Amino acid sequence: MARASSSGLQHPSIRGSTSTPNTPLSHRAYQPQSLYPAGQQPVSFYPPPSVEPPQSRRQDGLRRVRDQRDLRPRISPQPAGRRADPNGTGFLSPTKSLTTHIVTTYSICNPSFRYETTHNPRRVLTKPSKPVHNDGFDNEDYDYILYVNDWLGQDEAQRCSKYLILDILGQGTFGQVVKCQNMKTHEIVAVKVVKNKPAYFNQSMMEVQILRMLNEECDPNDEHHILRLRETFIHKSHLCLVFELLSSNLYELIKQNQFGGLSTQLVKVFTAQLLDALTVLKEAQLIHCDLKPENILLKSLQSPTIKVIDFGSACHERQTVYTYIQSRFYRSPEVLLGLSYTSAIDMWSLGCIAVELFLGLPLFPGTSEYNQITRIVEMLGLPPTFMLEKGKQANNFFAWHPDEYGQRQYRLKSLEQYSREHGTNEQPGKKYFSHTTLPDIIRAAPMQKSSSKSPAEMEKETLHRTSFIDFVSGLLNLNPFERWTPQQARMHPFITGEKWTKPYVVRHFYL
Ligand SMILES: Nc1ncnc2c1ncn2[C@@H]1O[C@H](COP(=O)(O)OP(=O)(O)OP(=O)(O)O)[C@@H](O)[C@H]1O
Repeated sequence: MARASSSGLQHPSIRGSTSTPNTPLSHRAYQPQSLYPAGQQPVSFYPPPSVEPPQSRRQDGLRRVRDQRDLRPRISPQPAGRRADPNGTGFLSPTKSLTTHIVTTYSICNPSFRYETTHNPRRVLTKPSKPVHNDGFDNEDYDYILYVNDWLGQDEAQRCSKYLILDILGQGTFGQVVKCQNMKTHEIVAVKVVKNKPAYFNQSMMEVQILRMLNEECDPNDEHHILRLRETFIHKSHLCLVFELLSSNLYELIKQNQFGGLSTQLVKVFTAQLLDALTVLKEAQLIHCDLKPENILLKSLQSPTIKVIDFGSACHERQTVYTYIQSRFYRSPEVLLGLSYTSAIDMWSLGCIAVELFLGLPLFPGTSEYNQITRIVEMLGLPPTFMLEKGKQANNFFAWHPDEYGQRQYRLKSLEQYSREHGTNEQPGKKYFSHTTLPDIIRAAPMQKSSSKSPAEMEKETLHRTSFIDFVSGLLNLNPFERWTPQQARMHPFITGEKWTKPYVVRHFYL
């Protein structure tokens, strides 16, 4: 599905449709306070300052004194056209008769009128909404047809709470995510209603297992930026996962900022939290397998706290059964080449995400697997020979000839050769950056209001960028064995905030 952006970039996966605030964050400015857009400030719970004139307050006081003296109910004569309020002592105004008391009004006009809530037109949230499967509960895509004000989880036998459906939050490969209210606790939550197909059901059960382990064993105090799973239940044969409710995702934040990129400071704040989450995952020997801006959500619009979501593709490092994993823009070289993989693939995705947050545009927006690998090679060079020799897919993309010593010399196949061999019509990828190397692209990104920055501030920003370049280079290492682990990356001066002096040399951890 196309990435709904002004850049017109294509994205390999389905995008969620969480409602997006429109007003941009200031370009490259770190303003935690400005995470909510202008005109959408959080609701104030304080009463508004009184605007009553002092005289009216005095009159009100006089009325109270009078009311205290005379406690008899005062029934004024029936005003013309008004009927008595059945719940009170007064009379109903025409407005009340035609709004809150409309049912009685209709019944008075027509004694045979009967009102049933079940006859209310229901706003449908699922598209397409035509009933096809599961006794008419599911559409043609095996998605449960959701309506506003409908219920989920009212099955007594499962002892789950009852959830009132409020709105749609997003849609993904596995199903729909809806905003609901838990009628017992009144908490507003996000419920993922999984498609009614065994493959999605089983994979989502893996998500449940992994999230339970992460929540209960690895992060019991909710300190490491991992989504919380509240409960699960089955509704009309659909597995439902109840999550804490989060806010916009980072793709929406980038978009809201008009693809202008975030400040190095805000990129650092987000990246540090992601490294925290990835450290927990690595220690548990888990791989997320689908890290991307859409799967990183702000907790609220008031602060830059984030959470990693969507563990639907996650797996244990010893059970890496799938080869077609990760969203294309964030897919690691080892996965593209068909090699075995480890949690290092998440660190590659993190490198891509950190640069995208800074630049506002994806670093490697491949339009096909061939285009993806071409973009990576053009920027970072050829992968190490052992990866090209061992990768099951390497021969699709690379050709070789023996050199004078009999060693294989690899080169990327040309667009024409690849298209001919695979029956595709590969097109040269659109170039989004005027520079080709990563350091040049990062250095050339426009600085925020550079004219108003003092020379000292400019120098500081240059140092931040140098540190950032060194940081992302450690994540975007083509060789997964040399790529930094989250434990190593979090000690980098870009994350610790130490002054940049020289390239970072990793400290070795013996886990
Ligand atoms: N806890 C949450 N709070 C608010 N919105 C959420 C939450 N979880 C998911 N969403 C929204 O729903 C969308 C889809 O969720 P999720 O990625 O978990 O589904 P999926 O079917 O696994 O998607 P994918 O196609 O990426 O695998 C997200 O992009 C997000 O916009």
